[in-house]
Amino acid sequence: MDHNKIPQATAKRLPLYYRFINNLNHQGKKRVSSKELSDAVKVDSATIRRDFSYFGALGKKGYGYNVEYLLGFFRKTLDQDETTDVALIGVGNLGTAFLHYNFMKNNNILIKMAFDSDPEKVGTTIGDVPVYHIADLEKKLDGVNVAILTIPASEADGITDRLVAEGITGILNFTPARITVPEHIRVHHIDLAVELQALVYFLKHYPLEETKQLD
Ligand SMILES: NC(=O)c1ccc[n+]([C@@H]2O[C@H](COP(=O)([O-])OP(=O)(O)OC[C@H]3O[C@@H](n4cnc5c(N)ncnc54)[C@H](O)[C@@H]3O)[C@@H](O)[C@H]2O)c1
Repeated sequence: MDHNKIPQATAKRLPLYYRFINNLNHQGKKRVSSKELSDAVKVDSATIRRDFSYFGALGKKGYGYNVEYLLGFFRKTLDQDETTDVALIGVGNLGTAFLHYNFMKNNNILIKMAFDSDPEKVGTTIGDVPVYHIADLEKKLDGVNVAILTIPASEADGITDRLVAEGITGILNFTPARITVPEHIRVHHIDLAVELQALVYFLKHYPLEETKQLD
């Protein structure tokens, strides 16, 4: 299937769908309706039907979607059979929380190593993840191509340049810095302040039903 044909908004919802469908499969459920899916993942059912039509899952009226088919599709599309190793840079408040969490629900993504500049943290292991000195970044990264940035904003540019030079292709940036990268690198910014502001704005200006449509 041509992934370029799936709109980015749809692609972003795939992991959400996957997690729910996977749970249903564990419970032994064979089919699911778009209404059930909608209630569980909080995306309206028209959007779900449109999303699913992109990957050829056409639900039948009164039957819904076949759980096994969906699961197979999501596994392939999200590369669930392949593990993606991730490096985390900055083992402070936020970074430490991520290391403890380490995406246990998504066992195809693994934070394999972490880096910090604080000698007190270097050499420790947090949630099974070794913390190396940032000076050793180039030596240790070997084969990792996704990084999470949880360092102070002032450090983001310098560290990003080093990551890019080492062949990192995806960065999940939690710092407020707007980092500049070459075109072939994908950066996702997660700015909690912006998300909260957007939430408060929507609460004030849009009735709940309209807000849901924008998910
Ligand atoms: N804590 C939050 O709730 C929160 C929320 C949203 C965004 N952020 C952003 O996430 C980032 C991290 O926040 P935090 O609260 O965890 O900060 P923190 O100060 O607790 O942690 C930052 C860590 O980065 C390390 N560090 C500093 N310079 C480094 C370098 N050059 N190389 C490697 N490690 C280095 C520090 O030693 C420290 O362990 C910040 O940019 C912050 O603005 C934090």
